[in-house]
Amino acid sequence: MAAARFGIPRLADQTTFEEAHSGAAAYLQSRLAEKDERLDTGFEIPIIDLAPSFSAVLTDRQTVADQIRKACTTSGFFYITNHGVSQVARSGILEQSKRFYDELSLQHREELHIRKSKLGLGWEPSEYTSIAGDQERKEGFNFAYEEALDPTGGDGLYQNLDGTKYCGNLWPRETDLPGFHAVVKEYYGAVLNLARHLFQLFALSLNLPETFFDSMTTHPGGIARLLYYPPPRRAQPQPSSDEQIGLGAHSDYECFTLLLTSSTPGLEILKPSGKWHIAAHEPDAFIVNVADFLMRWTNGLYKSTVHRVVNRSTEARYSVPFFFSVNYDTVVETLPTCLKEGEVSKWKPIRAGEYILERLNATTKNASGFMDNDDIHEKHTDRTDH
Ligand SMILES: O=C(O)CCC(=O)C(=O)O
Ligand SMILES: [Fe+2]
Repeated sequence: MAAARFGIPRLADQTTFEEAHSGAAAYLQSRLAEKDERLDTGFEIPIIDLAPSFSAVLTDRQTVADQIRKACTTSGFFYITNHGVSQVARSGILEQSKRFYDELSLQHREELHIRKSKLGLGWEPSEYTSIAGDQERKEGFNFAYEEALDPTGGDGLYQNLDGTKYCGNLWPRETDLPGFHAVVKEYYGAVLNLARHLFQLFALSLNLPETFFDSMTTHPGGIARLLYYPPPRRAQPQPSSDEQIGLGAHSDYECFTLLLTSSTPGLEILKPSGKWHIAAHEPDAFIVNVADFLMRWTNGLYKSTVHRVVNRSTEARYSVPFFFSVNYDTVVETLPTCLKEGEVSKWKPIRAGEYILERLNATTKNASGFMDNDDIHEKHTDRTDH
């Protein structure tokens, strides 16, 4: 049914396809429709100090895991401090992101255009994708896991979202943006290490063995984006309003997201009342949010909370989300420990890579995928405003 509606070929796993298209849309609508003011009372985005999680003493690590569990079962969002990713790495990536948009010519960005990628990688002009059909103001540069970016070197088994094996990343040439790649690599390695560490804390938080997810993250999916949200497009800038969406309302697709942002706020998190909570910028912290795989694994115990971005300031905003997935060949299905006696799974098993690719494809015109989407491309070839 959905395949016919979207007019694209069916994937091998139809369940995954249906869940990604119809299931995700239904989930989003149901979350947007929820309006229970009373539940806002306990809504908070706690700041969790990760320092004790690096202790050799299990009870110290468990203390942090317990705080994570509380956040995941309430707002689904939390900040982390003392996470081990250096200030140099964090400011470095934000600086390179700014350079990407300020210094890389339109012609050089065009060479990295996302329409050259089946996997949604490369430079993504603002109109190229949209979560819900809104005109979104974000612009992005997307790159994925490569063994060369993994401090462990990987296990040689990485496969792309669609099961292929080639390296899909489209990098600027060194001569076009000197130094960019080295900083990106350093940052990526640091957040990958952190994500694997956090996954052990997530395991502890679910009363699972600490290493439960380790074998699923030996060649993990990990798409990162350098996002740019321009200030309002006017001679006299004025703050953006709700109508000037940077990134439409959505839940993230993978296990969890590690988000670094510049100091300009913009992330808005949906509260149970249906009101939006504007996330404050916490210097030195990452924002972490539960995404759909963890929600599905835990049968909804961990909340994959809807969020969006509106840049309400008059300054540009930069952010770097890192979407941490399991190995793309993993099947995600409810953990037995998250099903009480007699309870059934709310969601069907899905294959990680296929599911993410379908969710990504659903953001393109007619859900037809990223490649050679020329109709949309026409709209922005004349952009010269960086
Ligand atoms: O830019 C942000 O603050 C959030 C980005 C986000 O939610 C996403 O890319 O999924
Ligand atoms: Fe998101």
